[in-house]
Amino acid sequence: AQPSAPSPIPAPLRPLPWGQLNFLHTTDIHGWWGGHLQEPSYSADWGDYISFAKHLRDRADAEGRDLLLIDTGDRIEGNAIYDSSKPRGKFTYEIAKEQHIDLICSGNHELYKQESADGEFYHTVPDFSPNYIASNLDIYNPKTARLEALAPRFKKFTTENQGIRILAFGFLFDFTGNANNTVIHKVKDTVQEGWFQHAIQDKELDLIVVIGHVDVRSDEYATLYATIRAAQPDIPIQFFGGHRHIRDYRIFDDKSVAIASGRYMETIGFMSINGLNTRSSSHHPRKSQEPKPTFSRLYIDNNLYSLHHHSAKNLTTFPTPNGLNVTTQINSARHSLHLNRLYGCAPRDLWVNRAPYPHPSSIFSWLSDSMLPDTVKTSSRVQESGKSAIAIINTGGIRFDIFKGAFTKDTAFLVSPFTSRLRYVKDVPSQVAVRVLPLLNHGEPMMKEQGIDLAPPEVVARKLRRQFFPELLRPAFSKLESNAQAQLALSATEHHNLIPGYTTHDDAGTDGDDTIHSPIDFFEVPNCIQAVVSQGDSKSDLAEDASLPTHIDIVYNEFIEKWVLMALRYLGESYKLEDTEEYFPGKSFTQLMVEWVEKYWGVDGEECE
Ligand SMILES: Nc1ccn([C@@H]2O[C@H](COP(=O)(O)O)[C@@H](O)[C@H]2O)c(=O)n1
Repeated sequence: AQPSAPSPIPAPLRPLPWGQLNFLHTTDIHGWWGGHLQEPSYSADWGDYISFAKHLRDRADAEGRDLLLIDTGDRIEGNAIYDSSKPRGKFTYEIAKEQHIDLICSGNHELYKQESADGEFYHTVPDFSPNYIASNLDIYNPKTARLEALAPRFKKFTTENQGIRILAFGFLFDFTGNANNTVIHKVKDTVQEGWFQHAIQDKELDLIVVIGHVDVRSDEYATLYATIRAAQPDIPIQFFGGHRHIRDYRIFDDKSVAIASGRYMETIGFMSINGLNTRSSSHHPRKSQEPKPTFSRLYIDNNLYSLHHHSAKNLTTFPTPNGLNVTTQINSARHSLHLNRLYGCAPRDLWVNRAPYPHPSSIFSWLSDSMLPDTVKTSSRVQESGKSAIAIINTGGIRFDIFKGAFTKDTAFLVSPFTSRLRYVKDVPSQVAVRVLPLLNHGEPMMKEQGIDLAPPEVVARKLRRQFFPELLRPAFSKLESNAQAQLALSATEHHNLIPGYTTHDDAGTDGDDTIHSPIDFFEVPNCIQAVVSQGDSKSDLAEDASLPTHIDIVYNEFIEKWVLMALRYLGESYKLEDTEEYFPGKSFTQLMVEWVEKYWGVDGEECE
């Protein structure tokens, strides 16, 4: 773990359900290679994961089992290690490649920008070759400008110990927000392509594995399941998904399941299968599959207490040389980026989903009531031209909570990692302007009726349910380690002494989390929030008849520009890109937020309490 990482807290643990074939799964890492430095439950880093995988691989080899590692994309954007480096990603690829990953694919975040898609082409694909799979993803080769598959469409291989013959695909959901150097083929079209139809007819297979940056409950995975199952009525199919940032497990049928393993290096998904066809030995016929394979899943909290326990190692025997090197590598990257630089002290916790909106503990209330209006008031449009403004931002651009205490460069990029700036359309009729936010939040059906595709799936579909975590700091784990097994006697429903954290309920029940936690509240938040600055006043909520000037500026995060302009068009005001300008020229939203923190929470060289 990183030197400043908090010690994990001992807690009752469920055992790893080892099988013939076993998997470790990460997804939506979003640059959290260093782990969580304010949350003991997720405080292990990528170096620890490298050590952990080595121990599990050794055990699998010793017992004649197989272990495969999977990563299903969105490795970038969401943490200062990636987002504050110049160029972005300077450290990321070098850190990521130290883990041996058997099957890997792209997420949507790798593709928002041309440079990051090229980063996949130049780094991740060759670093993991031949394990990177791009079943529905093409790139304009940056060297030749020709459109080609980013990586092989599929991979067929046989596992080393059990001789299980696997056909693997790697998909991305039907994402449309990519830069124009990549092309994503819709899943429903890809499954009709000759190469896919031919691949799934293969009878020399024991298992089909579909990895993807795809919600396990999406239409895309339903299509893939139905198509493969139609071609192969009996073959076991194992799906690995992601994108929704949740722990989830879906049972398609008695031979096909899907797992999703959370987000931000909080979770290492463990999946195992028994009852698959195997090669008994090279001289004997294949041992045939039992009538039904059995599948098991466990979501591991990524901290050293869990990792030591599941690998049967301790503080001394756990770290491997490569794991330790990577931990050091991450620490030096963090140092060289000055991530501990203090901007101010947050006076209280501010939550993304652990508080409702509006609420004094909601990060979005802080943004709409304080940070946004205070910032907008300093603009030249307000200061020099006396113009009122409605400022709208997408909640999806705010990625993590603020904890009471030090607000550092690290914090700034965890909360707001993106490069987006604020833009604006000037002098919009106020009675139109006040109807934009409701449309962005609730207007999809209306707009669809008009043939206007308002929101990208990932904006509209931001979870119905996510389980969260953080916990209370408790004494160092060495003192409590011996108590942990005694705590196993606690029933999962008894919350006494349990640490708040993931309490997952999926298709297999409520026993999926390795650590037995007490539950944490989760609140849905709207797609977008707003602040209104009018004649010196600010408010986040506006009745249509509020006293506003006849015209007002609409300020918005540039990520939602397309949808703001669509909403205005739907409301009868046709503005084009040429009608928009930067509101704070040259400054990203993240910089504006940092300036606010320095001004209102700054401590002039002092430390936080
Ligand atoms: N430049 C960007 C990119 C993304 N967003 C927000 O993130 C959402 C997608 O994130 P997932 O982790 O769910 O894939 C997207 O819908 C935006 O809300 C952004 O603000 N700026």
